[in-house]
Amino acid sequence: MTTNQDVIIEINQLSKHFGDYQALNDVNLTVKQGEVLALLGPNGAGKTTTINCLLGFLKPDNGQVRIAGVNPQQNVVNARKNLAYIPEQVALYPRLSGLENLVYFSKVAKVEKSEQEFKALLEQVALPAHAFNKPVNSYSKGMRQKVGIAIAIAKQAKALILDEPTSGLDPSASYEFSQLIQQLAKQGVAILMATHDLFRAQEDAHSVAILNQGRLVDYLNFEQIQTVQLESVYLKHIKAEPSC
Ligand SMILES: Nc1ncnc2c1ncn2[C@@H]1O[C@H](COP(=O)(O)OP(=O)(O)OP(=O)(O)O)[C@@H](O)[C@H]1O
Repeated sequence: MTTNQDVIIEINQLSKHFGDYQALNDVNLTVKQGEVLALLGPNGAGKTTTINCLLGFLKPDNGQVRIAGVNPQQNVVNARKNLAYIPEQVALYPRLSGLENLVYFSKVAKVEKSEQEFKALLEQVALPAHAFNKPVNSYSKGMRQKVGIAIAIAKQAKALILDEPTSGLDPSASYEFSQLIQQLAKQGVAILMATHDLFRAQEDAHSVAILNQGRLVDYLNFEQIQTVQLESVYLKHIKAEPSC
């Protein structure tokens, strides 16, 4: 049975405009514990604007968002405690190693662990052991993402938000990433993933939301995702309308 307590990411009647442009228009979405939601939409659809509202970087014009019950407009520190964010380019200190970045960002989140425990986290996300002590400026995108995911696990984040996580990943790195996402979802993390990767969305997501020109134009639950070809559904909504 699903209860309100299962809902970790809440987006209620969210609207946001920039000048004359309505970037988000009355968007409603939820992501529950253990659910992976793929947020699809063409360039300019409003995916990053949605994420920026969830992170507390943007103030909605109307509506509200909550992370584990906390509205970032009211308490951004508490909202972010429950949240991990992995942007398209994971923001790590380039000259520090993967291990040092993990230790640093965990300390920022007030997480204390032994070096062995931090290394075990890097093993859990399948970062090659030879890379643990190398500077992250020598890492591939997939390796940086693994450090980002290790930070999310260390923080025990209830919500994970990803922006374009698989763009630029080769198929095996993309597959490895997908395994990690499934692992986190099984541990109960609510995951919102903005993506153009229809293949990964069809494979990995438990629900799919399609935004176009700031509006939610379709929502598919798990059963629906299994029975449709996502590309056809997406193109049905998007093809006729030029993207921004
Ligand atoms: N700070 C801003 N000032 C003005 N316009 C903005 C700002 N941020 C976003 N926009 C506009 O809002 C619209 C939605 O942008 P957004 O970045 O949310 O789209 P997106 O779905 O993430 O696109 P993409 O797939 O290209 O990342 C776009 O038309 C964009 O130009």
